[in-house]
Amino acid sequence: MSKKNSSEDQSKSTSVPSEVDSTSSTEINTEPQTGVFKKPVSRRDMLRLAGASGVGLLLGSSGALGIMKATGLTKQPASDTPGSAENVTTGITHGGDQYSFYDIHQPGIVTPSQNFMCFASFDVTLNDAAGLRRLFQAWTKASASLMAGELLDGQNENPHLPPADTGEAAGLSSSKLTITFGAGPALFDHRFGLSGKKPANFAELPAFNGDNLQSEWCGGDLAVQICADDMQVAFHAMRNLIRIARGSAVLRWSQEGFQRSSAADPNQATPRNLMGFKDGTANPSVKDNNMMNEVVWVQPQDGAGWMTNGSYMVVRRIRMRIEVWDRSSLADQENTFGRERVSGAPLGSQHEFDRGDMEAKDTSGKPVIPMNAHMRVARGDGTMQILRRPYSYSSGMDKVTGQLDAGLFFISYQRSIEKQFIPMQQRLAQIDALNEYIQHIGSAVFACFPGVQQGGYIGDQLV
Ligand SMILES: C=CC1=C(C)c2cc3[nH]c(cc4nc(cc5[nH]c(cc1n2)c(C)c5CCC(=O)O)C(CCC(=O)O)=C4C)c(C)c3C=C
Ligand SMILES: [Fe+2]
Repeated sequence: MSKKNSSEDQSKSTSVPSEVDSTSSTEINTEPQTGVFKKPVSRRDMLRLAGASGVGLLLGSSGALGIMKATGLTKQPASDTPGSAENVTTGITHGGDQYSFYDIHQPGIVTPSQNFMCFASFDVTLNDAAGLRRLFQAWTKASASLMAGELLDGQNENPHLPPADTGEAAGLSSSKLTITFGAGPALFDHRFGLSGKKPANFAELPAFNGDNLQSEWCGGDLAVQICADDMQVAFHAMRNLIRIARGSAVLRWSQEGFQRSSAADPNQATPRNLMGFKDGTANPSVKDNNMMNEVVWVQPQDGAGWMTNGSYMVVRRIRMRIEVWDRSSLADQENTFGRERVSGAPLGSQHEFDRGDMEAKDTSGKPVIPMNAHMRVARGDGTMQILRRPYSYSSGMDKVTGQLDAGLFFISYQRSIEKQFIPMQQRLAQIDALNEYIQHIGSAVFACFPGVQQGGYIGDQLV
C-alpha cells in the first residue's frame, strides 16, 4: 500500500494543525461547528476545550511533548515519531514489550493474544465525512502514541484545567498494547456518502438457531479492540480513545476480557476457557503468511479495494451456563468438545495438536468423537477456517438469576464472513452439543481497515 500523494489526499492527511501560537487568536475550521467553534478562539480557549472535549489531540504535539519529557510525564523515553519506521517490519520491539501501530496490517489480529482485552463499540454522532476523517486522524495519532508507551500530548500545567492525558498509565510500559479499529455495516448508510464503498454482502449476521441477542450487546458504527498484557494499560487506551471521540462518537457498548496471564504460565501453553478446556488449539498458524493470506487478510481480488490487507471481524458475546456445566460429568464435558479436558487431545488421540481421527469407532461401533461434538461440527469438511481470538469475560452477577454473567467474548477474523463464519455458525447452531451450555447474547461485525502507513490514518483508503 503506497502513501497518498495527490493534492486531494494530502489535504486529507495533513489537516492536523502543528502548533497553536500562544498569543494569537485562531479561527479553527473544525466540524461539527458548535457555537464555540464558530468564533475565533484563543490558545487559552483551546486548552480549556482540549481538556473538556478531547480536542486536545488536534493541537500540536512538540511543545506539549517537550513539557512532558522535561517533567518525566511520558511513560518511557518518547520518540518524536511514535511507532517509528524501523519498527514496522520487526513488529515487536523494546525487549519484546512494544508493537508498532504502523504496518501493512493492523496490529492485534495475527498478534499473539495478550492477557487482557477492552472492546468498545461506538455510534457516530456526526453526519459528515470530514468530521469522520478528523476522528480517524485523531484516533490514529493517539493510538501510535499509546502503543509507543507515551502519554497523550496536549498536556498542560494549568492547575485549573483538566490534564490532557488521564494519567493512570504513567510509569507503565507498553505491555504489548495493540489497538485495532473496524467499521460496522451501519457506517455505510447515507450519513458519510460511503454507501458505494460498502463491501458486497457486508451486513449484520443473520439470525441463527438459538440466538438470544440483546440489543445492548449488538452492532455499532465503529469498534476498537484493545489488547495488552496489563489491564490498566488497556483500560487507559480505551478511556482516552472514548474521550477523544467525544462530540464525534458515543460509546454503544463495551466489554472487558481476560485469559491466563503470561506470568501465570510462562510456557504460554494454549489458554483454557471458563469451561476448563484448552481453546485455540486448532487455530491456523499466525506464523504461516500464506495461510494468513488465505484465511484472514482480504486480497485484491476480494472486491472493496480499500479493504485489501484488512480483515473482517466477527464478535459474539456468548454467555456460559456455568452452573449447569459444573454439574455435568467429565465424560459429558469431553464428549461435548470431542477433546480430552486435561491434555486437550482429540478423543482417541494422544497429543493436543493431533488432528483427530473422525472415522474412529469404539467397541460398540459409536464414533469416538461424537457426531455433535463441537470440534467436529466446527471443522465441518475442513475446507473453511477462521482465526479465533477470543477472551473470557466475567461481568459480575446476573441480578435476575443470582448467577454469574460470564462466558466467552468470541472474536474471529476472516477474509469473508459469508463464506467462512456464517456456514460454520449455521452448523454449530443446529447440532453443536455445546449449545446446551451456552447462549449467544451479543453480535457485531466490523470491517477492520488495512494497516496504516506513517503519515496516513486509519480508514484513509475509505474516507
Ligand atoms: C462459529 C465459530 C465458533 C464459535 C461461535 C465457537 C464458540 C465456542 N468455542 C468454544 C470452545 C472451543 N472451540 C474449539 C474449537 C473450535 N471452535 C471453532 C469455532 C467456533 N467456536 C473452530 C473452527 C474450532 C476448531 C475446529 C477444528 O478444526 O478442530 C475447541 C477445541 C480446541 C480448539 O481447537 O480450540 C474448544 C475448547 C466455546 C467455549 C465457545 C463458545 C462459548
Ligand atoms: Fe469453538
